[in-house]
Amino acid sequence: MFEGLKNKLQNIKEKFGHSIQDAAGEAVREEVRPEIPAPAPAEVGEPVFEPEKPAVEPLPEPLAPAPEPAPRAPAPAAPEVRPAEERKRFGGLVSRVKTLVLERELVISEKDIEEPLFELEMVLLENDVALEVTDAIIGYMREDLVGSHRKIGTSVDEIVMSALRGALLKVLGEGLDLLEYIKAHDRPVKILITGVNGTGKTTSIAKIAHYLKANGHSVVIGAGDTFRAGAIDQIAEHGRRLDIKVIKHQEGSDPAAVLYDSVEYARGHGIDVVLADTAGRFHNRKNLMNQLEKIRRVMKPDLVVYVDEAVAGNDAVVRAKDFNDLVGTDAVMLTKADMDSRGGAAISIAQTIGKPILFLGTGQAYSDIVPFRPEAVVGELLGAEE
Ligand SMILES: Nc1nc2c(ncn2[C@@H]2O[C@H](COP(=O)(O)OP(=O)(O)OP(=O)(O)O)[C@@H](O)[C@H]2O)c(=O)[nH]1
Repeated sequence: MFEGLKNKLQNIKEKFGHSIQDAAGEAVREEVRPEIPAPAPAEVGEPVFEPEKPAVEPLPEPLAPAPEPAPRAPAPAAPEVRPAEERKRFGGLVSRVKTLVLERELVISEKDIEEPLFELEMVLLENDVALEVTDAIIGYMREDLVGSHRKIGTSVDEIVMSALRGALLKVLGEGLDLLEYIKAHDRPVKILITGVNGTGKTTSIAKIAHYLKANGHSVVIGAGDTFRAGAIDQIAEHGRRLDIKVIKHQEGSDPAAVLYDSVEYARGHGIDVVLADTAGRFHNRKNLMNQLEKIRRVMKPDLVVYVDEAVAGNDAVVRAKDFNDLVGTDAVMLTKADMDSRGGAAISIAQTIGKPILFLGTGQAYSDIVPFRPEAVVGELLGAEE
């Protein structure tokens, strides 16, 4: 996931390091010291980016074949490989053979990092990071690096890593933990799922249902996409496979009525969460808006989640912004992150629309869903070890 951008950021890190080293001149010395902790596993049972595939858990036949993965950007020069014994010596800590450490106080000037800043800007734009988000990241980098006093003994890598990490975290925001959200709200928690047809909305509803069930919550799904032929059967099949109740009416019926019934069912049966599917009819904005307005009035959702695909890059960002301006949204789920080598949409959405990313879809199995944790994403992008 995001391999192209990851590789580019590795190069950029080195370039910033060289520029700072040049600025410091003779005033850096090499030092051997244990440095960066090995990547900590995410919460128990909750893989960060490469979830285990379940042994048998195929999805129903997809209606449309998933698009081919985007071609990967050429890999940069291979990073230095460190022998495994060396890691062992530091008991789980990764050591640097040499760390460049400042020997006198250093103040980095704008000119010192002009070049890598420009390269970073280009890399972000090439990888579909939105212009305003790119500007923000460059601004944060400049703010952090230029002018402040760097103490004796500070490692050059730490200066660079901390600036990049800080800048990325600022644009990614805080994220939204759905399990915490559910804990803090009255049951049933009603989640309305919207999105463009074909981006993986139906599959994502099934994945969220599976995720909630695996975390001890009862779920009912409302088959509110009564517009697209086959949508009700598709979601009903997911429900059957996951052993989750699906409330459905006839094709063409009023989605607000189906979703009202879904909420009533949840109330009557003590169900924790209602996941409400809706038709993704972006081609007819007025209709979409009217329909969603009515659904909102009738079922009063706690969360409106907009689903789009990470592989759409900047288009996904524009659509999410459009949708948010038009009907309002509380969070975003980005599907097909497993096929996205650029990561631009994932980096840009939170800052652009001011709403957090809730989940990333990372494959076609039910368990291919990852709660979006900004720290983990930044760790992945910057590499947990040098
Ligand atoms: N690789 C990958 N494929 C996904 C992911 N999420 C969904 N898909 C695939 O994307 C295709 C479309 O998914 P659907 O769930 O049918 O999409 P939809 O938005 O409901 O589309 P409509 O049913 O046409 O409204 C299917 O082949 C899914 O298996 C993901 O995270 N990664």
